Amino acid sequence: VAAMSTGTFVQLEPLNYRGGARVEPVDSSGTEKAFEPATGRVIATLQCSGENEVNLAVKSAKDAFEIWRKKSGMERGQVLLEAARMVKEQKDAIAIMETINNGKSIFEARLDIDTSWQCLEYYAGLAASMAGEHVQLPNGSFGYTRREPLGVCVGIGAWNYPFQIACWKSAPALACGNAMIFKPSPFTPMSALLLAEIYTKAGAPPGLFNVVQGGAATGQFLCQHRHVAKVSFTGSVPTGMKIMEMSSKGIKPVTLELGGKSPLIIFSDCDLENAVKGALVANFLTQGQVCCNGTRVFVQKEIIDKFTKEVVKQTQNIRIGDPLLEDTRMGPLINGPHLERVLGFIKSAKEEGATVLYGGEPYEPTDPKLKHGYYMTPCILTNCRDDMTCVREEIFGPVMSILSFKTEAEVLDRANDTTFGLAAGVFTRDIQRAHRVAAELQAGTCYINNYNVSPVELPFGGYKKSGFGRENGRVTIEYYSQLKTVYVEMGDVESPF
Ligand SMILES: NC(=O)C1=CN([C@@H]2O[C@H](COP(=O)(O)OP(=O)(O)OC[C@H]3O[C@@H](n4cnc5c(N)ncnc54)[C@H](O)[C@@H]3O)[C@@H](O)[C@H]2O)C=CC1
Ligand SMILES: NCCCC(=O)O
Repeated sequence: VAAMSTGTFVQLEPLNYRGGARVEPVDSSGTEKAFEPATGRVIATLQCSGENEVNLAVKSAKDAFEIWRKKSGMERGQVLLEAARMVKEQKDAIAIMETINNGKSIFEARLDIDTSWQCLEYYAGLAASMAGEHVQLPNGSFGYTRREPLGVCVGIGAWNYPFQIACWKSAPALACGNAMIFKPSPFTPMSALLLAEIYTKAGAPPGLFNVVQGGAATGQFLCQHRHVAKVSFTGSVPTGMKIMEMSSKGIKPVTLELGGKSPLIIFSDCDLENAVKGALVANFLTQGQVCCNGTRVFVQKEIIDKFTKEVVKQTQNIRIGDPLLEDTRMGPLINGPHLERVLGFIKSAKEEGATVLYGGEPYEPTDPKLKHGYYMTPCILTNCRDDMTCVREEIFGPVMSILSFKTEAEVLDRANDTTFGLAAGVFTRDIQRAHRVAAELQAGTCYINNYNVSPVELPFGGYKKSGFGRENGRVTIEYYSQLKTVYVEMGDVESPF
């Protein structure tokens, strides 16, 4: 992979991973094509794992769990630490694979791989410190708690951060002593395999991290399996609802990382240069296909013209093209239907009265090999109203809607008027206002004077329909473990009978 250039990669090896090796699934519920979005080439045809393959993957994970759960936190941490080291060492190769399969620029893919090994390293560090508590009770009796793993956990991923999502789910799961079966999105089946190989080489028992490829049907077999103890899902709200419904039948805990329509509030007293950079970062990473993007950009009336002019100027300068080139900052969208969907949102925005200040058009790079890729120019919409489709619905593409506001109270009401609640941002130099606004925003993550930074030390997750449970941070330990209370009697049993 290391010497790979756009338009050359073809997947030849099996894409499932079970018991410490790549395997073809024993049965299949159909096929899916995976593309190289930069060129529109098919790079793999997936066999969607059937029920028998899912059963084998669960059995293999269960066997590995029996070994892994008995290890000390320190021992588990050592394996994760070695895996982190290997991810770091193979950063370029993994980033190239991510770029080929997802379309994001190599520049960004490398940053994603950094957040991935950092996640492994962080939970490696926490593994040894996981402990219960000792509680003294009357007459010398006492109790203690044990933090125990759940068992075989399932991770189901979206296509926008394939490797990072696999790490954000598996690192805390494994640190807590669980096994994990990961199902990537069928659009991006590749990079999770690299992680699986790394875990095995780092010393994880075979089966501890299995990869099962497929779409909705495969996901359902996994969620409904009686030996699956927990499901952690990243994806859309409608699928999240189905996952929750399926899991409820087995009283399985779920973590749901769902979509968003997050507000970014820019007050007139902000540092304008940073606010402009913040708005670009909030909207255009990974071609705008980011769940926590701040796509509703509320700008205070006094500075809206100046802000908008600068945002347009900087957006025009974004270099679109071959995502494997070092100076590219925006690659193609994930596939043809998704590109059409995003362009459809721009069309309806125009019909509803918004103005396209810049972009929003299909884009054909000059390099002929990119002719059939899924490119578009990043789009800035103004004259937007809160009731427009582009302002209410998640577009999941490079489309920024700029809205004007006058007062703090007004903008808070409007910012919170959404069924989503994944993230929010505020730019201001007024320290009291910054914290007051952050406290009032209904979102799982609030950025003050920045946007879309996701350090592993901080929990990430949603309010409202953006989901529940958290990834990253210490708190995620609680989502991958259960607490056992042990009561110890030091006297005689007192019985009323
Ligand atoms: N909150 C977060 O952390 C993130 C949320 N997302 C959200 O994900 C969406 C885009 O990702 P997509 O892959 O298109 O979402 P999706 O919901 O279509 O698919 C996500 C995953 O679920 C699987 N799946 C689909 N139907 C299923 C079923 N019935 N049972 C089990 N599994 C099933 C898919 O194969 C895929 O692996 C956006 O709405 C975005 O906001 C994306 C990334 C991060
Ligand atoms: N690095 C940001 C993760 C957000 C997302 O998965 O969409």
